[in-house]
Amino acid sequence: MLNIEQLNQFYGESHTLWDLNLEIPKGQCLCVMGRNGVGKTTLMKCIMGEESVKSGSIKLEDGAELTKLSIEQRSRHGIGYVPQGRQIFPMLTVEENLRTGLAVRKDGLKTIPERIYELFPVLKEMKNRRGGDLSGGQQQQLAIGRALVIEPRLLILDEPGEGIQPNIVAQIGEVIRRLMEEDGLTVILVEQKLPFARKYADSFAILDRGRIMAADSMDKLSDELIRQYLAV
Ligand SMILES: Nc1ncnc2c1ncn2[C@@H]1O[C@H](COP(=O)(O)OP(=O)(O)OP(=O)(O)O)[C@@H](O)[C@H]1O
Repeated sequence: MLNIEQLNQFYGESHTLWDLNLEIPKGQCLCVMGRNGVGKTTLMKCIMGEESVKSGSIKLEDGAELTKLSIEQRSRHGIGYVPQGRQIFPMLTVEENLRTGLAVRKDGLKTIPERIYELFPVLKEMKNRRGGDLSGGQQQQLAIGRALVIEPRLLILDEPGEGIQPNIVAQIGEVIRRLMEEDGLTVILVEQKLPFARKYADSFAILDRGRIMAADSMDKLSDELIRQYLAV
């Protein structure tokens, strides 16, 4: 579904991602893992177009070369992004936050798809409340709901469980699973929590200092890899 080849990225002089190769099959969830500062968020920003790459390619199954496209064009190709820290608009209502996603839809739809409210009933209950008045968990649901407004084929989630109470994290996990099963959604998940990663991801890729050290199906995530690259 997404194919990354020989990707290199720099922040100024600082070489951050090194010759990355990754393949994400359609309808599966890949978990990108690694300690703080190894380049996980940078990789997500490169896929989404928030950071430009020095060399390499990021191709969709339809042949589209993402590195040549703007952020908006990437959204139009069906890539939804839930950034680390959520980045919802605190002064806008829940509904207005969701509406910001409508602008990039090709079909000109003017109303929020009912499916979003079905997946996250709390967003319907709170649709007239300001984003900033929501709890952290509700804001994360809003951020995911907003990304789903474009009905993405690929959803990128950067640490969706960070700072959120466990029951909401579990609800978010179940929504991801439903979207994969019912809609064939492909997911890239950045996640440091092992139980969540193991429960929802089909495969993993471990980053260390900007390089992929291991990538395999989730059942191959060994204690040795965890000790070497993930344990703090
Ligand atoms: N805008 C930036 N300018 C310069 N350096 C940056 C910038 N953003 C990140 N970095 C550096 O790039 C490296 C990778 O950062 P990145 O945020 O991608 O890591 P990460 O694995 O997502 O970490 P975390 O788990 O803490 O979010 C780090 O050394 C970081 O300090």
